[in-house]
This record gives sequence, structure tokens and C-alpha cells, in this order.
Amino acid sequence: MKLTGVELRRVSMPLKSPFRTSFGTQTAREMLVLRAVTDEAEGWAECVALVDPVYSPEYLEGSVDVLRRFLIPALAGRDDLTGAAVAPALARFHGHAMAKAALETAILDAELVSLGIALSRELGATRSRVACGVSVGIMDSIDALLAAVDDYVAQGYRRIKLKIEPGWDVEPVRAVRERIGDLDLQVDANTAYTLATADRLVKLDAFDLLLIEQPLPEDDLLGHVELAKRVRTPICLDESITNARTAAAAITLGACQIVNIKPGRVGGYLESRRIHDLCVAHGIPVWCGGMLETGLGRAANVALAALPGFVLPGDTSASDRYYETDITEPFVLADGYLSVPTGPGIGVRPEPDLLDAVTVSTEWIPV
Ligand SMILES: O=C(O)CCC(=O)N[C@@H](C(=O)O)c1ccccc1
Repeated sequence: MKLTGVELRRVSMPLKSPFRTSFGTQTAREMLVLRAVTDEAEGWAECVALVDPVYSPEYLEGSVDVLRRFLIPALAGRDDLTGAAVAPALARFHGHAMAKAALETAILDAELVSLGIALSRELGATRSRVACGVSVGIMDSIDALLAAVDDYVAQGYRRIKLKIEPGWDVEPVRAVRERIGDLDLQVDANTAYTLATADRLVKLDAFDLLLIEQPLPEDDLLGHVELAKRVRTPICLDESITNARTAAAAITLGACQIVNIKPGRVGGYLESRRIHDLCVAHGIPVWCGGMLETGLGRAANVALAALPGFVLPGDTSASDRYYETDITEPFVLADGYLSVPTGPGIGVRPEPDLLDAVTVSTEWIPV
């Protein structure tokens, strides 16, 4: 394949309700949608970087800049372009995993569409549907939290994830555990604790949680090793796992017992598969994290979550968890599962009028 150019589209999707985490509250999801045009097919992807660098160092405008000035030009002039060739061609540029992941995914989607191969098959999926969890933000009150949890349980979600932070941890977890019985329950701290404040997390051992996700800063692997000795609940890492190498280091050190694989955070679906394979080899369960993706990213995440090592429900919720209207055919929960797309590539396409309705700006970058 030969790349003709890439369209960058800033998109703003209103959230059905504010989503509060330990690093802030979102009322809309602004992200970048990529359309790669090649001589054989078009490929679509989304870049999951937030507007502000509060989840990781990446941010939307930084991704636009690095794609425009460095990443897209690096793919120019090649008539043998494939999805697998993208990461090596971009390796000389440090960081920017989310921007690289979006570009790789758009090229991979174009390649697979031209070959008529579904992403799930390319990645090695073994399931036709995936069990879904749901992420519940920090709320103004325990009552509001329980009302939200009741609604998600009624919808059939197979796992509840609660965002926590110091001051909103033991009490909400206790209330939810009492409300949902033995339904799978886990928490996500998004790096909000330190070893000094982590003693509160020992109290969470009483609630039979699946895992505690990213309690300490992303670069504090040794802190997580120490914490894992103090808490019985398995530690899962998210922000700390930036590629297969850091996953291997975290596992070898004993910094985590479970891994959240987020394709945008690790540089794409091919690196995600490498991390999956590494974790399976070490007997480490994995699940697919989420970044409030539209149906474009959601489709690809569901394909990844269908690989055999994804043994825990992921943050692959239905489209209507966050959005009144998705930009693709919505993903609808059925008995707590989402079906894996079967079409070529990521298996979905944006509906043009729905995409235009949420488009803030569009920029064409020829190569
Ligand atoms: O369901 C989803 O897509 C969101 C899952 C979720 O909680 N993502 C968290 C996270 O830290 O894992 C997040 C939220 C907002 C922005 C970035 C990350």
C-alpha cells in the first residue's frame, strides 16, 4: 500500500453525564479521528489522548502536532506500507504512544480492509463476544453512586469498576459491595495514592475485590512491589504499562498481578497483542481498558478483548454508557456481552452525518 494522506478531525462528543476521576471531571470527550487514504483502501482510527495531559503526558493538540510534523511524513514515499511497518518507521520518535497507535491502527485498518480480513482474526481472537464491565466515576454522594450502580447492574454489566481517591474509597466500596452481592467489583485509583496514604487500601481487602488498579504514580514500580506485600487484593497496572518491556519489568518485579491493556497507551493493537502474549506466558490475567472511545475505538477494543488471555471483563461498555449518539452503529449490550465485529478491518465505519455533527475541525495532511 502507498499512503496518499491522512485526514485529522477534531471531534467533540457530549457525555450523557459528567465523568469524574481522581484527575478531574469530563463533561465532553474531545478526541482526534484519523482517516488514512491509501492507494488500496481507507482506514479509520481514533487517538485517545485527552485535551489535557492529566492521564498521561499526551494531549490532543500535542498529538495533532506530532502527527502533522513527524509521524505522518515518516510514512511518505513507501509503496510497501503495512500495519506492521508503521511502528518500526516511527521508532526513532520518542513517546507519543497514543498518536502512534492511532496512525498504526488507521494503516492497519486500510490494509485489512483491502485484504478482507477482520481485525479480530488478524489479532488471534478466539471469541465471538466479550463480557463487559463498566467504569463508574466518583460521585457527589453514596446514594447517587448506588443509583448509578443499580442502573448498570440492571443493564447486565458483568463487572463494576469504581473510581476512587483518598476520601472516596472505603465507604463507597463497602456500600457498593453490600448492594451488588458477589458481582465482580474492582477499583481504579488512577495514581491518586502514595505508600504513605496507601494504608487505606489495605482496608479494601475486606471487600473481595478483583483488583486495585494503579494505586501509585505510573513510574513507581518499586512502590507497587512494596504495596503488593501489604494488600491481599491483586494489584493491576494501567498507566505504568507503556509497552511489552515495561510489562515484563512490572511482572518480573512483582509490581502487578493483573494488567490492563489499553491499545492507545501502549502504541497500538500489535503491541497490545505482544503484551497479551507476554502476560499469558507468565500466567498474568489481562483485560481491555477504555478511554471513552467512540464506536471506532470501541470496535477495535472489542476485537482485542476477544483474545484468549483477556479473562476479565474490560471497560468495553456499550456506546450508550457515555453517549446519546455514537458516530458509528452503536454497540449494544446483550446479556452483559458485546459482539465482536466481523467485517474487514475494525469492522465499522462512521456515519457521515453523525460524524459531521460532532466535528470541530478537519485538516488534510498529504504525504
Ligand atoms: O469505559 C471507558 O472507556 C472508560 C474507562 C475508564 O475508567 N478509563 C479511565 C482510566 O483511567 O482507565 C479514564 C477515564 C478518562 C480518561 C482517561 C482514562
